[in-house]
Amino acid sequence: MSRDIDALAAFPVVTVTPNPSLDHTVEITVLERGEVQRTSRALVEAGGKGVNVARVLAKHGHAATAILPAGDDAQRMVSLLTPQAVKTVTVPISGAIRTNIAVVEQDGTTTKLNEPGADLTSAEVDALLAAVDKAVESHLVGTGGWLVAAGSLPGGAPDDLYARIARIAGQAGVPLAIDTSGAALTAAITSGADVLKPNLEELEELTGRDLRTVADVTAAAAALRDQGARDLLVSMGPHGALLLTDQGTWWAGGPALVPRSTVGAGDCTLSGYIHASRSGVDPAEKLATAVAWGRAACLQPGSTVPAPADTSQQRAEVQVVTEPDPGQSVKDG
Ligand SMILES: Nc1ncnc2c1ncn2[C@@H]1O[C@H](COP(=O)(O)OP(=O)(O)OP(=O)(O)O)[C@@H](O)[C@H]1O
Ligand SMILES: O=P(O)(O)OC[C@@]1(O)O[C@H](CO)[C@@H](O)[C@@H]1O
Repeated sequence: MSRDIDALAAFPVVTVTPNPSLDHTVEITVLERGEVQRTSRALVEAGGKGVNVARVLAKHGHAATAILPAGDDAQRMVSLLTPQAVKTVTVPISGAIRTNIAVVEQDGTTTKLNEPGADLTSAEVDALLAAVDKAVESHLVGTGGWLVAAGSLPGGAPDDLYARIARIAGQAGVPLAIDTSGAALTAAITSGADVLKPNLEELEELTGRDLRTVADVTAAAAALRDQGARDLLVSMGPHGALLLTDQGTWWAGGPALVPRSTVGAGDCTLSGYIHASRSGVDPAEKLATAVAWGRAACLQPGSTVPAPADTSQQRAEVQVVTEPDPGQSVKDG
């Protein structure tokens, strides 16, 4: 089935990352707080959740366009993304792109230090929305391609920025995925987005519930759907992922692995789901593809995205369960 999906012509994708980053990753044996430690040379990659989605989908044959605000440093992002076949649309701002640091220990434990990023003025927010409108019109309308809005919102961006992007997608008849957290995720519930991709902690924060079992996540998803949410793809780290729609619930996961770096695993999960989201592909296969891509991302250094050979290798490891046991645990402890 996964080979069938990969054989289909890839559709275009446009991603929006209001708060992009330069991701610096250093590797170390064990992190010791308060000590001077020597690390590996930093791996520097263009990052931010939507940027990562564009990078991995481009690597799987999709025409990918990444929209992001950038100041004088715009060319730095373009020069990192162009060799990865990602077309970059930069929206000029006065601020600078943030640097986010990932410290990865030998056992795969990843500590992220994310800067706040450049504040946007209301004129810059308007320019970002105008760029989204234009890219949707020129790259997505009538193609079956997806719009993806992902990551935290920088200062100055309104909490409902993704809901406004959802209006653009809705008016254009283009499917939309949103991956964000906090107030931006709360504002996205009623946005009409086709899929929301919280991780378990983000879903706990959103619903104010402690989520320990499949039954807990199912109840939380039902509460969100009552408020207007549509499909939910909930990533749960080593516990795989759940897909919850009005048609049912699916769980997928695979054998334990020791991650090389988990940065971007959630972005690749969402990307796998989008890659498989074509008419005729059933929800179980969409979820299995999502989980395979997330697992493959864990085996890459830093925010490096997996290639088709990596994701198809992981697809063979993934099991899917339709209507999983409500008592199944979704987190440790
Ligand atoms: N330790 C692990 N073992 C096996 N699979 C993992 C592990 N960590 C992550 N994964 C895979 O990656 C997917 C995404 O991980 P996770 O839920 O941590 O995403 P996330 O918190 O959104 O990540 P990020 O924000 O860094 O992109 C999981 O659904 C799972 O398939
Ligand atoms: O601060 P945000 O926007 O929530 O997350 C940003 C970020 O951690 O997300 C990506 C991994 O998912 C990284 O490329 C990037 O550094």
